[in-house]
Amino acid sequence: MSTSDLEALRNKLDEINVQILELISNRAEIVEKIGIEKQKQGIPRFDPVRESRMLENLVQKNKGPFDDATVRHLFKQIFKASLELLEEEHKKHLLVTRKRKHEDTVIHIKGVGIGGPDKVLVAGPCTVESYGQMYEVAASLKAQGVTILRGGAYKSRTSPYDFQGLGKEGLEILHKVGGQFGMITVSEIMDSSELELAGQYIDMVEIGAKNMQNFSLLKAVGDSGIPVLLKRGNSATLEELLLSAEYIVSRGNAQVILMERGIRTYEKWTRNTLDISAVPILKKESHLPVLVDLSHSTGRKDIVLPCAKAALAAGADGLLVEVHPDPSISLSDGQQQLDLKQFAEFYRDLNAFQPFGS
Ligand SMILES: O=C(O)C(=O)C[C@]1(C(=O)O)C=C[C@@H](O)C=C1
Repeated sequence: MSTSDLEALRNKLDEINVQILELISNRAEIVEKIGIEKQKQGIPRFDPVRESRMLENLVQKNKGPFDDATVRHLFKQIFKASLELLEEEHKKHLLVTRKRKHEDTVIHIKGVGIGGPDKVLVAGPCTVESYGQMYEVAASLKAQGVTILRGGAYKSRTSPYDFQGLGKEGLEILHKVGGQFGMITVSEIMDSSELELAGQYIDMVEIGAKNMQNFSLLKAVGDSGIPVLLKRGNSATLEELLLSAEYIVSRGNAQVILMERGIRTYEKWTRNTLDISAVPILKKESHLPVLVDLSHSTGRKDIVLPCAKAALAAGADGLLVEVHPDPSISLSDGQQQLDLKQFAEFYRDLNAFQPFGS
């Protein structure tokens, strides 16, 4: 074969490549139309039965030279690419995504911007135990410039025999102490029946990891309009976290803060595994603020500072750390809460690394 013959064949191939490209692009446009229709009708995007029928049809028509397995493989790749296209299209429509809203969402509560240029710190005990305990923590935190006070009134404990929280009394204490020190207050709720009361006493509700997919709670919080700290479930993917946030935002409440709090892995030397990669991924995929819970992810005090630095370096808008006046007598999670002195050292060192807004 002469060089010019080879050249001619290659030219033909180039033309066919362009034709194939045009054909698969036309196909993709039709798939997108199908996707819109499926979305309207609530039909799942992935349809293995349809894919299998199309493959059977193609194999029957296959005259070679490719064998049937190769034909299946080639077309399966086209179906896969089409499905990815549908998923990308679907993601573009989610309210929580950057594709839908490019600018960062900043949540303003009592003059503090969460998700803006200043980093925020949420601190306080695991559980509200008494007025005296909350007063002591809040006085110390406020003196150091911390603006957001946490404390659990309703506790989601793994065992029903563990302390379940003070309930309404806990919310009242948070409200009183928050008011005395001009701090923003946040506490977890586990059921939509607690929402109304929480709305009367605190500034922001937390949806804990165990409730990330409590869809009736997500809907109720979405309807309420109250700012919400939404924690990632310990076995939840980032996509699932964003879809849970979408439940809230789609009901008109755009004041959602995402929180990475560690995921369950085989590692035993930490309570959970802090998924640092979640931070830049969530910041890239979503416009919502992203915070990192240092205490529940690590479950220990000695690595809180390096993990805090890592979270900030990864782009987190803020951090959460548990602080108790005397963790040794705490009614819950004593081993992971910092005492006031440990917190002061932590916060001093952290501010040297990255100044916090106050
Ligand atoms: O026919 C459909 O329902 C489509 O969504 C199109 C299509 C395809 O690419 O052919 C895409 C994804 C499905 O898994 C099955 C088929």
